Amino acid sequence: MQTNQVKERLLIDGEWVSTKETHKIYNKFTGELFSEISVASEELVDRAVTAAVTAYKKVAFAPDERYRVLMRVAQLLEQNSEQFAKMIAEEGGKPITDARTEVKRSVATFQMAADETKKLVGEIIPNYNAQGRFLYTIKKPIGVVAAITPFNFPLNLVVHKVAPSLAAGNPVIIKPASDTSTITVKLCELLEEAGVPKGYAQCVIGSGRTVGEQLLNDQRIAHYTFTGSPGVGKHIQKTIGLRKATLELGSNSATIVHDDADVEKAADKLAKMAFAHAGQICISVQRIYVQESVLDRFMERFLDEVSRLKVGDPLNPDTNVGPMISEVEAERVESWVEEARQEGANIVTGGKRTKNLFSPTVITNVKKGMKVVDEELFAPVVTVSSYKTIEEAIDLINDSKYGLQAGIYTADLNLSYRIPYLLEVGGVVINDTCCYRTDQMPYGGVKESGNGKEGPAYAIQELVETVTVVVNIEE
Ligand SMILES: NC(=O)c1ccc[n+]([C@@H]2O[C@H](COP(=O)([O-])OP(=O)(O)OC[C@H]3O[C@@H](n4cnc5c(N)ncnc54)[C@H](O)[C@@H]3O)[C@@H](O)[C@H]2O)c1
Ligand SMILES: O=C[C@H](O)CS(=O)(=O)O
Repeated sequence: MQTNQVKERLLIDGEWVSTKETHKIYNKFTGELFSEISVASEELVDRAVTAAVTAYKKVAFAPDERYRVLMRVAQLLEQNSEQFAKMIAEEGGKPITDARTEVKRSVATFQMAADETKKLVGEIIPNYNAQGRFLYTIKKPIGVVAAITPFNFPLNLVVHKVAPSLAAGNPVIIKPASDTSTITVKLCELLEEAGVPKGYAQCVIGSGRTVGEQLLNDQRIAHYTFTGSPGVGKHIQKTIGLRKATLELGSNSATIVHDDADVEKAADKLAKMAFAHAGQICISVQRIYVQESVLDRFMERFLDEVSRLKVGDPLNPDTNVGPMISEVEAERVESWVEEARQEGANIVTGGKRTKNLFSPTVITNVKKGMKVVDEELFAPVVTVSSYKTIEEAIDLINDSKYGLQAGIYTADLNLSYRIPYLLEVGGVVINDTCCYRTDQMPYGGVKESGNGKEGPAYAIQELVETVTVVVNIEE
């Protein structure tokens, strides 16, 4: 598989298409040209949707065939895992060790979706109060799906949409983030090689303003599965009217360190997860709340661990923190940190920028109203605050427009069972950080963090229509 410096094409209606307009993608660490991608014209996007509609109506893709194809993609991906990991590191800037994990997870996501093809069953409805009728449901593919994806997990978050869509029997049109789209093109090559029927998997690359908007306004598309920023998520929901969307959006996720916890263990793990992929993870640890009595102990260990993080070349296996996606994003974070400093925050370590590399930054003495607390940072920056009572910590977490995941370190079993009911989030992690996800779990947020759940078994339920059948069995 060739990656660098090749003019990449788009998979549309079973054909590989080159266009005059291209998008240049650069290596996020070296700044060198990585690839040049064809950009979909209005006519090509239209052709992709037409092909998907035709495939949905006319091309059989039975569940057993879907199973075989999805398992074959998983196998091909595994065989090409190192090339994909390298692409994620170069095109996406993710440290190679984490990039390898992403590929491994993507293989598993395909396998899990394949398994779901065997479970697509409806149910028999009790005929209580409906004598003379036999009632049951069937699960029908919902129709054409548009998968719109972000830059930060350029493989696995595409797979989390493509695999369940295909498992459900839906044609899927992928519109990835342009700056990490070579990976989608390469994935489409594997989908084709594995035997996905013509029109069932296509990619259209281009900006959200053009290609994205065209997809949103095309009434032939039945479902939008989107991962990205809350602003775009809200816009999608507004634009598509009564059609359905699954929206996985942003967050300012928090983790509590309670005084009965293994404080050192918590500090070590939090130092790793607050800065993983330069903080560009939707459930990245952005706010840490430590109980007052253990704050000094926590800070000593935490800062020591942070000082050991290696920042730099994603291809170096020792690197913990790579570059941010762009200099513009790094500048945004720099200005937010400076703004916090001017408003009284204490920059304990970090706060330095070299082009798109931002040093791991720890901020204390923060308060509500500061962007570093209220908004999604999406950068290697974390705030640490103390609390007196657990009720206070819960209020601090809930006092947010977001609600994706939260974590708590505690030895209190009672509190562990109680707290998931009290936190306004889609997932609670006990004795680990908020930045935990395994691909089979239902995953998704509340409030401005979105709606709907991903994880193949859950995503597939959003991608099928439950049709009720009523049979009159009266004599
Ligand atoms: N909750 C989750 O599971 C999850 C996972 C990863 C990332 N995210 C979020 O994604 C964001 C970072 O990723 P990003 O910067 O790539 O997000 P983004 O919202 O800028 O872009 C995401 C995708 O939306 C497209 N898009 C932009 N404008 C559009 C429009 N008007 N119509 C249709 N499509 C449009 C983009 O081209 C891209 O493909 C963060 O907010 C992060 O929290 C959430
Ligand atoms: O960025 C958010 C993604 O969901 C990352 S992960 O899949 O949770 O690791």
